[in-house]
Order: sequence, then structure tokens, then C-alpha cells
Amino acid sequence: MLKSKNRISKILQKLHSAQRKGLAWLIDPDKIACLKAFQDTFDWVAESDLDLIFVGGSQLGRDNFVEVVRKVKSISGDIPVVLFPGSSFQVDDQADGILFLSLLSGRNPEYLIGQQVQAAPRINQMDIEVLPTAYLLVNDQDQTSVQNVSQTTPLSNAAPDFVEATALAGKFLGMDYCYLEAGSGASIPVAQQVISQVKSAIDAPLIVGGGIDTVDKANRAFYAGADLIVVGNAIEKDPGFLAEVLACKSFRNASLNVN
Ligand SMILES: CC(C)=CCC/C(C)=C/CC/C(C)=C/CC/C(C)=C/COP(=O)(O)OP(=O)(O)O
Ligand SMILES: O=P(O)(O)OC[C@@H](O)CO
Ligand SMILES: [Mg+2]
Repeated sequence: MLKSKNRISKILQKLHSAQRKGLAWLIDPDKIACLKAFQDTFDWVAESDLDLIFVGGSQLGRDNFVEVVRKVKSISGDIPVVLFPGSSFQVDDQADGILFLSLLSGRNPEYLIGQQVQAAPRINQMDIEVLPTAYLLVNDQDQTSVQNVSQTTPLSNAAPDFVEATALAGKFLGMDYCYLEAGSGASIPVAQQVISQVKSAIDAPLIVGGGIDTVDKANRAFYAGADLIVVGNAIEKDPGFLAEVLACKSFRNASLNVN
């Protein structure tokens, strides 16, 4: 499929305005040891109603980022493949888009603007959709990869007003999307109170991820106001969970049609 300049933003804006629920599958290249086995396990995905595929990781030890992006493109059909970069190196022009993240929850200039400056000239040469995204790490329990890599302190679920203030600052800085992140493999996802408060404050597509490893947790994030949820680790552990969480999303969207 030809790349269209704003295909991904249309998907996100439509989920938001129609109050429908979306799902992104996060693929961490570091967890893919065999591309053939990966392809065989997920060859059905192009026919599913998955909204987006994210590719990225906080640390990449395998040096297979570009190979993985291209393999994912080859099995994704019309589903856009979006880079979710942990660093300025995680950029490839075969992807359809990139979450241009700034880690607003932290105070490390390298993750607020440094990595972005490094990557900007390369991204500017690419035919790739850039999605300006306020990225907020919110977690009170775990020491997650994002925290370790960025050397920043997460926001607290117990301080929703401060999370809201941070999300609003992102909006006023011109970021079109807000991503509330508990961190990959988090034991507890972002609290429903935080999701709903940010949702009412920003009136923009809201992405929520980290620690969503049961259908119940997916439903709770949807009910609290997430427009798009992101699931990674749970699918690494059990590939069948992708179909389960897709069914949960469809059920939720079907019930919206009825009500
Ligand atoms: C815009 C550009 C080019 C770069 C942005 C760089 C920034 C600000 C990154 C934010 C901080 C960060 C390290 C994000 C990582 C996001 C990510 C893909 C997390 C997934 O974590 P995993 O690596 O899967 O964790 P585990 O595998 O350890 O569970
Ligand atoms: O791997 P999980 O815990 O699903 O987290 C997904 C994503 O939000 C992490 O950046
Ligand atoms: Mg991971």
C-alpha cells in the first residue's frame, strides 16, 4: 500500500472523535530471535482489525531493528507500522510513521530534546508520518526499562493533578497525542483515575500502555478513557493473547454501536 501523509493521524483522530477503541501491538525487536518463526506465528495479523503495529524497545542488543521493521511490514498488510523509538537510532524509512516522543514526565534533557535533535535530520529525509507525542511515564511500583534507560523519575498515580498538568503542557507545546506509559511489563497499569482525568483535560487521542496483560486490564483502560491501548509483553509471553485482546476491543466497539 502507498504511504499516505496522514493515514495514522486519521486513524487516531477517528478513534478519538467516534469514541471507538483501538489496539496497538508493540513488537520489541530484542525479543525476536527467529524472524521465520515470528512470521509463521503472526501471518494472520494482516486480516485482523488491529489498528496499529508499533516497533521499538528501550534497549536493542540484537542489532536487528531494520530487519524486524521490514519483516513486520511484509506481514502487516494495510495495518500501519509505527516506530516507537527508545533512541535516535531506532529510525527506518520502511515504517509508515514514527511516534516523535518527548519524555515530559522526566527532567533529563537527553530524552526531552536531545535524542529528537539527533534523529530529526534523518527523519526529515524520509517519507514517514511524524506523530508529535507527549510521553509520560506513570508508575509507583516498578523500576521499568524506560526509567532505567532515561534515568528519570516517573510520575505518581497518586498525583493525578500533576499528571494532568504535564499532559496539558504537552498539548500547549503542540503535541497532538498523549501517551500514558506505566512501562513495559509493569505490574500495575496506569490508574483509571489518571487516565480519566487526562482524558477530560486534553481532548486529544490518548494512548495508554504498560502492564496490560489481561482482558480485564484492557477493559479497565478502555473504560477509563484510553482511545488506543498498547500491548507488548503479554503477547511475547502468549501470542494467543493478541487474538484475545482484539476480541475484547471488537466486543467493546460493538457494544458502543448498540448503546
Ligand atoms: C523521537 C526519537 C527519535 C526518540 C525519542 C527517544 C525518547 C524520548 C524515548 C523515551 C524513553 C524510552 C527509552 C522509551 C522506550 C520506549 C519503548 C519502546 C519501550 C518498550 O520497552 P521494552 O524495551 O520493550 O522493555 P522490556 O523489553 O524490558 O520489557
Ligand atoms: O509490554 P507492555 O507491558 O505491554 O507495555 C507496552 C508499552 O506501553 C511499553 O512501552
Ligand atoms: Mg519489551
